[in-house]
Order: sequence, then C-alpha cells, then structure tokens
Amino acid sequence: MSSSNYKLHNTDSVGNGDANSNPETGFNDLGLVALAQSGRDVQELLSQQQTPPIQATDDHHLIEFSEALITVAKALRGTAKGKAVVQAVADEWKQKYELERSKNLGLLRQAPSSSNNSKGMDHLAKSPRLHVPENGKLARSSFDSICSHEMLQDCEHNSPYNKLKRKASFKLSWECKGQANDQHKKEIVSFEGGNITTLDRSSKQISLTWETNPKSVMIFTKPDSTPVQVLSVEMVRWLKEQKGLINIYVEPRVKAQLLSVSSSFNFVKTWKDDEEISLLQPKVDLVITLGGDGTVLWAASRFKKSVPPIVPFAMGSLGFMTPFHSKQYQNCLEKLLKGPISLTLRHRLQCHIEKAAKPDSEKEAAKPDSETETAKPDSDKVEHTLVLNEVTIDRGQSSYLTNLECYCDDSFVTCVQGDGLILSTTTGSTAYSLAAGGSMVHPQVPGILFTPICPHSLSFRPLILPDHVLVKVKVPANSRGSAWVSFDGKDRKELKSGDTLVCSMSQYPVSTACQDESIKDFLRSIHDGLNWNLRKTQASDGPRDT
Ligand SMILES: NC(=O)c1ccc[n+]([C@@H]2O[C@H](COP(=O)([O-])OP(=O)(O)OC[C@H]3O[C@@H](n4cnc5c(N)ncnc54)[C@H](O)[C@@H]3O)[C@@H](O)[C@H]2O)c1
Ligand SMILES: Nc1ncnc2c1ncn2[C@@H]1O[C@H](COP(=O)(O)OP(=O)(O)OP(=O)(O)O)[C@@H](O)[C@H]1O
Repeated sequence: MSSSNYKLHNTDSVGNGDANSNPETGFNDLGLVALAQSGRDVQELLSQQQTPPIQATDDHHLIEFSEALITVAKALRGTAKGKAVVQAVADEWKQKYELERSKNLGLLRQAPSSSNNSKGMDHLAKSPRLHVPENGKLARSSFDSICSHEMLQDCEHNSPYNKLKRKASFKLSWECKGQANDQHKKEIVSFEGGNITTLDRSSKQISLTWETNPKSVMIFTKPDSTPVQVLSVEMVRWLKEQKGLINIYVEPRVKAQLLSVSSSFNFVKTWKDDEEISLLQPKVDLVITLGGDGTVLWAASRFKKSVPPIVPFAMGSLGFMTPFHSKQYQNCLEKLLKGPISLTLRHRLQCHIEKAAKPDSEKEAAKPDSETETAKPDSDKVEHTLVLNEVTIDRGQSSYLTNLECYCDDSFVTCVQGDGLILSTTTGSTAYSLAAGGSMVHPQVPGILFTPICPHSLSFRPLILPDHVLVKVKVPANSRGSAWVSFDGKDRKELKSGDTLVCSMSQYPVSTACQDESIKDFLRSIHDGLNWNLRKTQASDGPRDT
C-alpha cells in the first residue's frame, strides 16, 4: 500500500488524522516509535558482539556468551519499560480527551436552559458548518462523530460554549487605487463582528426628483433623416411655447436647419466645438436624443466627464437604449420635466493608448538638447476616450491573426489569437459583444466583459471581470502586424507593435431615463429588440409525465 493510500485510508470524514495514527486507538502511536528504536538497539548490540562459534570446552567463550545474554536480557527489559512508558502516555492523552469531550457535551446539554435561547441545540444542528441534516434532528450517533472544536465553532456570540472556542476573528483590507481615504469602503461592505455584509447595492433602481424646475435641454439628432428633422422642429417649438424652457441647445447643423424653416427659431442656442459642449454640461438639465442607439452613443461621447441624464426617443430600427416613443413625446416630456425620473446608470470605460518606448538611438535624436531624459506622461494629463458600449481591438485590414497580450492588474490573462478582442461595458453586452458570443448583462451590473472575436482556440470562452481592474492589451514587439482600436465603433486608431491599450472603468457614468424602470426596460429591450428566446409554445396535448 502506498503512503498516500494509507493517508487516505486514515483520514476521517472531517479531514482529521494522519499517516502516523494508529487505526485502532486513534492516537499518534509514540510507542511504536519507541519500540522500533529499542529493537534497533538490541540488533545493534548483537551485531557489535560479533560472537565466534561456541565450544563447550572453551570457558572464555562461555563467559562471553553469558555476558551477551545478560546484555540481551537488559535490552529486552528496556523495551518492555519503553512500551509501558508509551502506554502510560497514551492513557494520559486518552483520559484528557475523554474529560474534554464530556465537558463539552455537558455544556452543550446545558445550553438551552442556561441561555434561555429557544433555538438551543436546534440552532447548532442547523448551522451549515456542522454538516448536519437540515431538519435539525440530530441523531445521537452523528453528534458523537463531530469533533468537539467543530461543535463550538458556529455558536452565537453570547452563548456559554463560546467561552471555550470562538470563531476566528479576522480583519479585511483591500486596495483602492487613487483613493486617499477609506470612507467609501465602509459604504459598500461592513464586516462588524466578523460578519461580512453589503450595506448597499450599486445596481438599485435610481430615481431623480427635481428640486427646482428644469429649464435647459440639449438635443442631439440623427443626421440625414427627414422624420427626425420634422420632429426636431416640432419638439423645439413645443418646449419653448408650451413648457417655457429658457435654454434649448441644438447641434450647429440643427440650428441651421431650424433657421431655414423659420427665423423665429433664433432663440435656439448652439456651440462651436466639442470643448464647448463639455462646458455647457453644468447648465443642461436634460439631454434629448432623436435617433437610434447610435445617437445615444454619439451624445454620450460628446461629454468627456459628467453627462446630464439622457432621454432617448426611438427613431431608429433597433432602439435597445431608446425606450421612448417619438409619437408620444409630449406626454413623455411632461412627465420627465415634472419628475421623478427612473434612471439606468450605465458605466463607461476610459481608454488610452500608450505608445511603445522609442529605441534608445531614436530617443536620443528626438530629445531637445536641453533635456537629458524623456518625461513619462503624467497620469493626470493622459487624455482618455470614454466608451459607453465597448472598445474593440481587431486585426483591421491585416490577413493575419491578431496577437494581443492581455493583462489584468498586471497579471497575464492570455494572448488573443483570432480576429480581435472586445472590452465591453455591461451596456455594450447587448451590442458587439453579444454578436461575438458574450453574455447579456443588465447595464447596472458593474463589470468589464472580455470577449474574444473569432478566437482560433476551442476553449476561449468570454470572461466578465470585476469593475475595479485595469486591463492592458499589448501588441507585442514580435507581432506580424498592427492591430486597430475603435471606440463605440468609431475613431479607429492603429495600435502598432509595442503599443498598449489601457482600459479601466470611468468615474463618469451615463444615466438614461427609463420608460418604466430599469429592469422592465431591459427585459422589454431584449424581448422586443432581440426577440430573445422566442419560440412557439409547446402544445399541451400529447404524452405527459405521470
Ligand atoms: N457584429 C456586430 O454586432 C457589430 C459590429 C460592429 C459594431 N457593432 C456595434 O455597433 C455599435 C455602434 O452603433 P452605431 O449605431 O453607431 O452603429 P450602427 O448604426 O452600425 O449600429 C449597430 C447596431 O448595434 C445596435 N446597438 C448599438 N448599441 C447597442 C446596445 N448597447 N445594445 C444593443 N444594441 C446596440 C444599434 O441599434 C444598431 O442596430 C458599436 O458600439 C458596436 O457595439 C456591432
Ligand atoms: N448627432 C449626430 N451627429 C453625428 N452622427 C450621429 C449623430 N447621431 C447619430 N449619429 C451616427 O449616425 C449613425 C446612425 O445613428 P443611429 O444608430 O442612431 O440610427 P439608426 O442606425 O437608424 O438606428 P438603429 O441603430 O437603431 O438602427 C451612427 O453611426 C451614429 O454614430
């Protein structure tokens, strides 16, 4: 029998016991060790004697022989003595064990009456760590088979048996990048008294209530669409005349269109460039989009930091993120301007590209004379691109497999060999990531989807990573070609050998107004937009299970 088999054989159901245990007594048999030692002593003595053949006539040899026998007798007496000592030790341990065990059982029997706790033993019987039947009826035999320390592990705080052994105390700590104070940790997780509980859930339904009347809206419209153009004219007029809104901002293209309809639209405001849109953010109460999902993505991408709540009207074909019917725009806007508004809080990813370090010689050439070292980019000054759906790294025009080294918080994840990789938000889980085989996830679930595009490997299943990680995707220096990055399907940029895309969750989410509430809107979108799990219902006639 191999030692590992022996070990398995001697390991009890709760994992106690080891290879030195005596299967009969259950104790670590020190006696066996002592006996073995004594036996070896005897053998050693005999071999040291090297007694020559005995001759009856040789007195000298007879004396030697009798001396040897005396030595053997002494050694045997020693062995017997050693055995007795070992037996005494074993008896002592057994006594201690019995005493401890009966004390513990005694305390357990007293527990219900002394603590006045009606749960008493039932509570213990139901404790999951005890591995006892759910019904709480603990058979005497099963009780006996539980080690005393296990019985005491899961007791209530004030119970008397707690004095004997408490649940191990512990402390939790975790790292939060860029957070100087620990205050926010307490808001998420509490671990008072050794119990871990979450204080709040980030994916709760969020509701917005106006404290003062909203006065300003910003409208984004899908270009080159006559129905959208017609509606924008009508909506702007209604907002001004019926709702008395003071500030109505539209895109420069739309302002020109409105003015071409009537010069009375000259109250409408606009902006010069993207920089100005972000500056307008503090003045805008609501953003309205007229178009499809692409228009929502477009509007969100105009804001580099905070985004006002978006009210998306459906004027596209799919409209996963656009729950409001354009024909009922007046009713919808009446309600929304009055509040409260149910919102879906959609996380965004922030991304930037780190260019490969230049080879030393080139670096030297590029250096201004005054500088001796190239400054590393200041992390605060890095310009991030924010995505609401996903960032995609693909092989572009290259006919070769992508070769993308992926790291999560500096731990190597994998190398993507295929058409590419999608790093998606949960909002984007129903877009490109879905088409590439990723799971659909409610947009308020925090996480980053790691979805390969046509991986040339049978076992490359998509992952969902926690929202706090930093993901890096690097095109290795030995890669056959470049990769291409796109942000929400736009702004394609080349990722050359040695370049790295760095991506993490942004602190600037996008909130979109719900028609109903977040969960209902999500389910409606997957049912109506994607025909999720649509199948004819099975007929009720035919054979049945009996
Ligand atoms: N194979 C694909 O499925 C594929 C390929 C490229 C891009 N896309 C998606 O298109 C998005 C860009 O959208 P666009 O409107 O500018 O381009 P687009 O006009 O080509 O639209 C792509 C489709 O994706 C849908 N869509 C966009 N965001 C969605 C979301 N969050 N949930 C469900 N469906 C969504 C749109 O409604 C549209 O039907 C990208 O972010 C990407 O997710 C998908
Ligand atoms: N205000 C805008 N300015 C510039 N481009 C825009 C604007 N709004 C939308 N787009 C672009 O127009 C394209 C189509 O928009 P959108 O997806 O909203 O319409 P759609 O394709 O008809 O709708 P759906 O995606 O539901 O089929 C997208 O690529 C989007 O980026």
